[in-house]
This record gives sequence, C-alpha cells and structure tokens, in this order.
Amino acid sequence: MRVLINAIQRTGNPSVIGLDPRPELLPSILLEGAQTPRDVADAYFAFNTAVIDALYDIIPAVKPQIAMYEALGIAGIETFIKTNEYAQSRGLYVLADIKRGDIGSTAASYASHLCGTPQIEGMPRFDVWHEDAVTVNPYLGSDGIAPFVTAAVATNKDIFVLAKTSNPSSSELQDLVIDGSIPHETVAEHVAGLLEEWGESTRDKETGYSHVGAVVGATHPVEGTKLRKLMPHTFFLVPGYGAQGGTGADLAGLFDSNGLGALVNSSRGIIGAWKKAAEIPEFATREDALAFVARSARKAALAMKDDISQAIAQ
Ligand SMILES: O=c1ccn([C@@H]2O[C@H](COP(=O)(O)O)[C@@H](O)[C@H]2O)c(=O)[nH]1
Repeated sequence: MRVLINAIQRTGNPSVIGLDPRPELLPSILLEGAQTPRDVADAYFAFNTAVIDALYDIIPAVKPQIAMYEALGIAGIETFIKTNEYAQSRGLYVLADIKRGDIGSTAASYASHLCGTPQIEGMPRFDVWHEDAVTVNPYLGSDGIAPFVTAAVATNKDIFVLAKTSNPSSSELQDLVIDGSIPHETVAEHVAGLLEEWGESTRDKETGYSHVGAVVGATHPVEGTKLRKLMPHTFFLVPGYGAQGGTGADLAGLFDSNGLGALVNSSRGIIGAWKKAAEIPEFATREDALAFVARSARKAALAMKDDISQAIAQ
C-alpha cells in the first residue's frame, strides 16, 4: 500500500472518487445526438477527464467501476482503459472496482488486470488495464485470491478484498455467526482473519500495511470499528459514504491511531454533485456543461476532504 499511502500523504486526503458514469449523471447536452454505444462511451470519457482535471491536485486516487463501462460493450471497455491511463498520467492511483473471484486457474487470468498480458516466451507482458489496484471477491477462498496476491507483489500493486460490504443485504451472508466459533465470529470477521493471513508475507516494513486490503462499508460503523481492530495490517477501502448514507461521523473508527488505514470512496456524491447545485444553468455548449460538472465536483470533493479530516481528528 506504500504507493497509495504516499499519495494520501501528499494530498493530505484519504478519499477516492468513483468514476461511475451513467446517462442520468451526465448533463443531457453531452448525450445529445448519441446513436451508438461508442457515442455514449465518448461522452463518458469527456465527462471523466473533466472530473479528473478538476480534482487531480486534491485527491490521491480514483475508482472507476467497470460495470458502467461494460454496459456499453467494447466501446465502454475502451473508455474504461483510456480513463485509467489518463488518471495515471495525472498522477492518480487507479483502484479499479472489478470485483473478480474464481477458481485458482481462472483467477490467474483475472490477475492479468495487475500483472499484464499472459507470460509467453519471447513476448513482454503488456499492462493493458492501467490499474494500481483491483477489488476481489473472497467467496472462493484462498486459491481464488493467491494469483492476485502474487501479481500485486510482483508489480507493487494492491488488492482490496470484500469483507463487510456497504449494501443493506450484506448482513444476509456477512453477519452470519459461524457455528462453533469461540468467541463468536461472523463471516465478515472470519474473512478479516484470512485477509491478515493472506497479506502477512507482503507487509511493508515502514507502514505495516500489506498489499492485501479490505472493503468495509461506511454504512456499518460498529462492525467497521471492530474490523479495524481485527485487521491492524490491512488497509480499508470504505464505500458507502454520501449517496448510500454514510457520514463523517461513521468513519472515525475505521482509521488507525495515525489517522491512516482507510480510503473513503464517494462516486455519485462527487460526479453527480452538479445535479444538486442550487441553480443549474441552461448549458449553451458541451464545454459549459463540463466546466459546471468540474466546478461542482471540486467543491464537493473539498467538502468531503474537510468532513473526513474532522472525523479523523475526533
Ligand atoms: O461494499 C461495496 C463495494 C463496492 N461499492 C462500490 O462503490 C461505489 C459506491 O458508489 P456511490 O455512488 O458512492 O454510492 C460503487 O461503484 C459501488 O459499486 C459499494 O458501494 N459498496
């Protein structure tokens, strides 16, 4: 996590902005005349670059959610990759929300998100995705995770594994108490133990954090605080702040005693901030619309930064 931690310390801001474009989050002028998935994907790219340009100096990272891009097929995937590349060129850490998980042999192919195209004699590996970290699903157990850990270590990148997700029905599985566990342990708490184990050999001597992070939702602050104690070497990605109802007050227990250890995500709250403006002007041009999106996103991102600082200072 050293690369991420350096970026957080450089900006003094442990937040990540989700690049989750969807038609309803774009000013309609940007989609005027769109006839094909490629037209929509091009509009997404213009939207994303406007947001990145507005924020790159005050945030450490972006989190593009691949679902929004996959919805457009090949053109969407191209925009996803171009967005990642553009964000990296602006100095941002790109945490791609891809939530992969499969049997070991297939997970090895998914791990190409981090380590590049397959190893073929005489051919270099190509970094086709331009990602610094990915999200991973632990449901298949350690053989589904191991290829990602190997790829992360080899490339000095990171993974964030789902532990306690922000959605309301996460309780259906993640809060189940494991029969016979002493003291009583939920599935999420058991995953916490596995994450410490999976990351152990990858810990950074200086920061103490491993290459294996955890996804812990801001919407479950009590459980999140418990998980923080169970995972002292595991950095948290914290979604659920803002649009899902998580607040600054919910974040306090998710950071470590140095005010580090968590990266708080907001997607709709930042890229859709322009829709919440007291007055939305009629946009004469696409450039006007993008400038308004950018100004609103910056204002919202700065407010989020202040809110998190107050939570850490508590
Ligand atoms: O537990 C989880 C894991 C991932 N997410 C993702 O984060 C963003 C949240 O978007 P908002 O607009 O800020 O609600 C989105 O990409 C989710 O897929 C999550 O919310 N919770």
